[in-house]
Formats: sequence, structure tokens, C-alpha cells
Amino acid sequence: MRPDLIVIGAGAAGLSVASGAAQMGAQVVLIEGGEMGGDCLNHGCVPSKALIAAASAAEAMRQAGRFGIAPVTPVVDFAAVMDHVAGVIAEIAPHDSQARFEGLGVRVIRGMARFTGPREIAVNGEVMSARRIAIATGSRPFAPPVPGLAGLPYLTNETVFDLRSLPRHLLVLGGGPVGVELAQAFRRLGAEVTIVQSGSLLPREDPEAVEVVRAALLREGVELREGAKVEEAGGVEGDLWLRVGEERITGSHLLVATGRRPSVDALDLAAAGIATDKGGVVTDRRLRTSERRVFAVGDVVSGSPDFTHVAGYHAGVVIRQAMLGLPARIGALIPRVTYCQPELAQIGLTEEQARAKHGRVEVVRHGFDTSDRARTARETTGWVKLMVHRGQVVGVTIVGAHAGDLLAPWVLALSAGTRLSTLSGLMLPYPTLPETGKAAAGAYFSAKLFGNPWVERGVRLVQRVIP
Ligand SMILES: Cc1cc2nc3c(=O)[nH]c(=O)nc-3n(C[C@H](O)[C@H](O)[C@H](O)COP(=O)(O)OP(=O)(O)OC[C@H]3O[C@@H](n4cnc5c(N)ncnc54)[C@H](O)[C@@H]3O)c2cc1C
Ligand SMILES: NC(=O)c1ccc[n+]([C@@H]2O[C@H](COP(=O)([O-])OP(=O)(O)OC[C@H]3O[C@@H](n4cnc5c(N)ncnc54)[C@H](O)[C@@H]3O)[C@@H](O)[C@H]2O)c1
Repeated sequence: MRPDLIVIGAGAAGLSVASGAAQMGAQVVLIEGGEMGGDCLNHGCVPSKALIAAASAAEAMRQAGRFGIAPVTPVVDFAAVMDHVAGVIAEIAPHDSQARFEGLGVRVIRGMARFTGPREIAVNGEVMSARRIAIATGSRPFAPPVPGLAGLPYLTNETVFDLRSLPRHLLVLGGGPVGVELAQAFRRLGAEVTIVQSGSLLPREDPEAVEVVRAALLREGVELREGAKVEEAGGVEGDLWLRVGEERITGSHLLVATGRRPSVDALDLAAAGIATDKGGVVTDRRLRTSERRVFAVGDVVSGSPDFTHVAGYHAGVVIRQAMLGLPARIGALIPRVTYCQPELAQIGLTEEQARAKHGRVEVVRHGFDTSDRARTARETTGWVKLMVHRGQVVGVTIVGAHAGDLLAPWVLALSAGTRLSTLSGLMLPYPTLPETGKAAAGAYFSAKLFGNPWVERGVRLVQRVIP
């Protein structure tokens, strides 16, 4: 039988394409060369957020004094923490499992796939073709060509969640989202941690928001080495070093978190005539590759940011086209959250991007220190920042506790083109954190209304005429 669709890769992107297509009645073959669930379930979002949850429980014990509860230094059973992490993965795994997909009518093949022609795939010695193919092979951690690094027993996101004992001193090479989230988590669990970052921390994010995160990391004892060019790495297991200039930065373990590279090598895309560049598979905005009936989705797409929600969104774009024959293309609005504490969330343009694109931009910032709910929880660090161009919000940055959750109404507002006046006029329950976003929207108008001589003159006039 010739299937309607072959999906290569059973991570967030491939699983979403395969389940959607199968549930719409298509004949689907899903090929996975590693673990079902891919990076997000096994080595990415799920274990990292489970570790972060354990770490924040430990930190809450240290910080309990602000509530009148005796603060304690937590006794961390690291192996038990890692059991918790593994337990969360195991709880979610059935959703991504071979059994579930077979139950949906998908033929699941465990093996590495490669192209043998434009729409022909070989796996485990079997050659098959399909009307359409989706490449969903994701990405792998990338280690920079630092002399000496390749020979060291370093960790990546693929191995760090297998640790059974807490590193004494974790060196983290790379200060992007992986580095920052894991550095803080390990520090809170009791390790010494040093981040060594070539530029500044979280370089894609609003520098003012990053400053709030930086201050929190430093306060908690994470050592930061920004602007550090690592020239050499060396040492032996348990005693490793990174050389920056004349100085050796030492630690017991090394986590390399210096970015990702698309997983394309095993696919032999040249055999299919599918174009790639160093970012991955080249697609148009409909996610079609240079071979029009072959799509690419998720991390493997060149120029697309690596997020699970992007992978899921890509799947929808492909299913609409491949299953229903409807036109669909990817949009430009991609939210993102770094789950350090305080969290850092972004949708649309940052302040710098908004100024570069629109020139005249009004920026409104409202602090959580004005939120009664934040005060009750003693979590008043951070703010909501709105970038407004001609009355329309073009970007939102939130840094603070629960920033990721607080982003949701702004994702809707920016997607729907909601006017700021609608947002400032909302009645939100008191006391809740989203009130801070509403207050930021209100501040945009109050700056124009209060103390404005024209408004004052108008009010005086109205007061004279109304009974
Ligand atoms: C530590 C960490 C934390 C993260 N946290 C978040 C987060 O909080 N939120 C978020 O949105 N994103 C997060 N991400 C990013 C997220 O994990 C990825 O964007 C997402 O997993 C991409 O899914 P994918 O399906 O494109 O690729 P993958 O999950 O990489 O899946 C690709 C699959 O294809 C298989 N494969 C590869 N080549 C072949 C082949 N030739 N034949 C057969 N199978 C093949 C692989 O084995 C793999 O299972 C995190 C990433 C990391 C590393
Ligand atoms: N919360 C989330 O949604 C989340 C969390 C983790 C990862 N992710 C995704 O995974 C992707 C990969 O994350 P990442 O943090 O590994 O990559 P990244 O590319 O975002 O950050 C890596 C950092 O390492 C630095 N770096 C590179 N080479 C270096 C060197 N030789 N020495 C010192 N520093 C160096 C870079 O300046 C960069 O800031 C992210 O871009 C993101 O899309 C998302």
C-alpha cells in the first residue's frame, strides 16, 4: 500500500502532523530513529521544566522567611529529584508512544530514514514512497570548535537529565535559554554554577528585562562570565576547565548549551534534490521544500525558531494543505518564554526592534510592585512593557513571576489586532496578576488624559453645562 503521508521524526512536530492526518482518515507512516517524543519529551522542555519545578520548591524553602515561616536550607536528594524528572517524562510518554499512534491507525517504523529519490524513502532495508512526505527530524545540540572541548566528558541536554548525583560545580558554556534555565535550577538545588557566555546573557531578549534576570541569578549565587571568549578547554572527569585569556575557569562538570544544529545529515536530502542551508531545510512560507510535495516542520526548518509551540503550529499549516488541499502559510507572531525565575516572556517586537521598524514608538512600562496580588505573594520584581505604534500594540515584554502565563492575553490581542482601549477597558478579577497588563494599557491613556490642559478645559466646560 502506498501511504498518503510519510512523516520522518516522531518529535513534537512529526507527532502532531501524524496524529492530525491519521485522525482525518489519511494512511500515515511515521518513522522514528530514536525515542518516540523526540527532544521536548525526553531531553528538552519536559525534563527541564520538571527540574525547574523541583528547584523552585527548594528556593521557596530558603525564602520562606518573608512569610514568617522559618527559612531552611533544603536537604536535596538529587537522585530523588531526578526520579521526579523521569517520572514526569514517564507520565507524559504514553501520549507520544508507538502504541498510541498505532491505535490511531498509523504505521510506526523504528529506524533511521533516508531519501532515495524525490518522494522515495528507505528505512530498515524497505523502500517506500508516498503522495506527500513531512520532514520532522528536529535538531541536535551543537558544540563549538573550542580546542580541547571534543575530548572532554561534557554534558548536553541529551545527557544532563541522566545525572544521578549533583555536580559540585557546574560550568555552563552558553547563556541562551538552555544555559540560563538549567544554571539557575542547578544552583537552587545546591550546586555551584558558573555561566560562561561569549556575548551578553540571553542576547535575543530585551536588555532591560535581561538585567532583571541577571540580578536574580547573581543574587542567588550564579557566577556570570559574560563577554568571555573561551580559547581552550581541558581537564579530567570531575576537574574541568575553560580558558578565557590567561584565566582558567574551573568546575567539576561542564554543560555545553551553545545552540542547536538541524538533523539533516542522515536524510541524504541531495538524493531528493531538497535544498538545505546551514539553518536546515529551506522552505517557503507554506513550509514546502524545493520538492513541492515534501514539507518540513519544526526545528529542522531553516530560519525557524526552535520551540515546541512552533512545531505544533507548523503541523497545522501542513495538515491544512496536505489533507484538505487548503492554502495555509506560517505567520510572523511567535511568543517565547525563558523559564528562569523571574520568567522572561516576549510576543511581537522588542523595544529595540519596534523603534527600528516604526521609528516613533511609545513605550509604557508598569511594574508588578503596583500589583496587590504580587505584593501578597512577595513577588513584586519585574514589569510589563508595551510597545505601542499609532494606538496599536506591536510588542510586549514581560519579566516577572508567571510572565509566561501572563503573556496569553497579549498573544490573543496581537493576533486579533485588539485595540489598546479594549484592553484597558477590560474588567479583570481583583486581585490577579493580569491586572498589571491592563494597568499598563491604562497608563498609555492616562499619560495622555491626566494633566492635559485640553482635557482639563473640556472637563470644565462639561461641568458647566451638565446639571
Ligand atoms: C533543554 C531544552 C529545553 C527546551 N524547552 C523548551 C520549552 O520550554 N518550550 C519550547 O517551546 N521549546 C523548548 N525547547 C525546544 C523544543 O524541545 C524543540 O523545539 C522541539 O522539541 C522540536 O521538535 P521537533 O519535532 O522539531 O524535533 P525533535 O523533538 O528533535 O524530534 C525529531 C525526531 O526525529 C528523529 N530523527 C532525526 N533524524 C531522523 C531520521 N533520519 N529518521 C528517523 N528519525 C529521525 C529524532 O530521533 C527525533 O526523535 C527546549 C529545548 C531544549 C534542548
Ligand atoms: N524556554 C524555552 O522555550 C526554551 C528553553 C530552552 C531551549 N529552547 C530552544 O532551544 C534553542 C537552543 O537553546 P540554546 O540555549 O542551546 O541555544 P541559543 O543559540 O539560544 O544560545 C546559545 C548561547 O551560547 C552562546 N555561545 C555560542 N558559542 C559559544 C562559545 N563558544 N562560548 C560561549 N558562549 C557561546 C551564544 O552566544 C548564545 O547566546 C533555543 O534557541 C530555543 O529556541 C527554548
